[in-house]
Amino acid sequence: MSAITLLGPAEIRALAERAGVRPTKTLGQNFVLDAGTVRKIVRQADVVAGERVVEVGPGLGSLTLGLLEAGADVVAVEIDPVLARLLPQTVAAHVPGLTVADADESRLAGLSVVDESRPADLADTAPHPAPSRTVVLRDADGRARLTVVTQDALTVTALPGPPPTALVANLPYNVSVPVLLTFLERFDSLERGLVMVQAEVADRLAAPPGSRTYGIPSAKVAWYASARRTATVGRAVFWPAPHVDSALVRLDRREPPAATVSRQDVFAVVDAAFAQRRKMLRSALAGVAGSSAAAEQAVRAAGLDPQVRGEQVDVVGFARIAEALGAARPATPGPGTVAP
Ligand SMILES: C[S@@+](CC[C@H](N)C(=O)[O-])C[C@H]1O[C@@H](n2cnc3c(N)ncnc32)[C@H](O)[C@@H]1O
Repeated sequence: MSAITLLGPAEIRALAERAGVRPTKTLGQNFVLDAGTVRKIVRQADVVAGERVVEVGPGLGSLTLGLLEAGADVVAVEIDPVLARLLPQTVAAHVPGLTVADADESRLAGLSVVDESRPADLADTAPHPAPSRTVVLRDADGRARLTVVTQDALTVTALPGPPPTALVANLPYNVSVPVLLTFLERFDSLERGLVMVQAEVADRLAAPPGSRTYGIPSAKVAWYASARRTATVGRAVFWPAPHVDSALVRLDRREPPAATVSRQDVFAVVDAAFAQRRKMLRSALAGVAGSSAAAEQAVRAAGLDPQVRGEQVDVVGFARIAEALGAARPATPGPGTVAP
């Protein structure tokens, strides 16, 4: 395979200028200028040749090219229609032997082409859930090396082609945690992830119970995966430079900690426990349990002290509490039965 050249600072700026891209804060558009950072992300993701990787927010294509260089087949989900339209051209210019093969909506039933013009006021508006458009780049053997889906990642419920095994992304900062949780929930083929997020968010994702930064994202991500902060990335490698540093987080999928309780019930307990962070669980969970006496009973049944606070409980503890609450709840009367 001939060498792929990664994007450097001058080329990124030139690309953006030619396409009339003015990075917007609303969409967390901070593009990576440094090929060394791109290669570090790909390396830490343990991407292997031939693997299907999903990237959320490919932007101008820095990381996409790094993933292709490692031999991955990439499905990239980008909300900004101008960036999504530019990406196949950029990739075709850097990866020898690839051609823009098809804009194949037919493979994705129910999806339609979006208007490709960039709304003038995009910078000032929150993104709308837009219908999706898909473009595929194939190599000489017909293998889909890059699939670009133009859509808000939060609304993606299915991806074209084989299921991806890794999520590798420089996530848009304003929606990084919801995107991460959504993808872990919807795509159980994802065995691992390597995401770049704001340093402070990385701390929260990887925080153990009892630490200052442990909170809702830590407990919820732990339902799906172990999370480890692996590196700090200084703001100087981005254009435009953000106000804070970033960090890389490695995620490794694991079995959910409880099989007899739903993820939704556990997350409801997590949300309630942290809604009033300083409260003891017996008071914080009174709402979900029905009363503080019922909350106290469930926390005890889970083997925990009702005086502990949410910040001291791991996801296994939250799952046990949800189980105890479920066991204590009267079964919903079915059709034809008469409630006493
Ligand atoms: C931090 S930039 C990363 C760009 C590129 N991957 C890089 O590293 O240079 C985030 C990207 O996510 C895109 N984005 C923002 N919100 C999105 C969403 N809800 N769904 C999909 N893409 C989104 C932005 O347009 C932007 O391209």
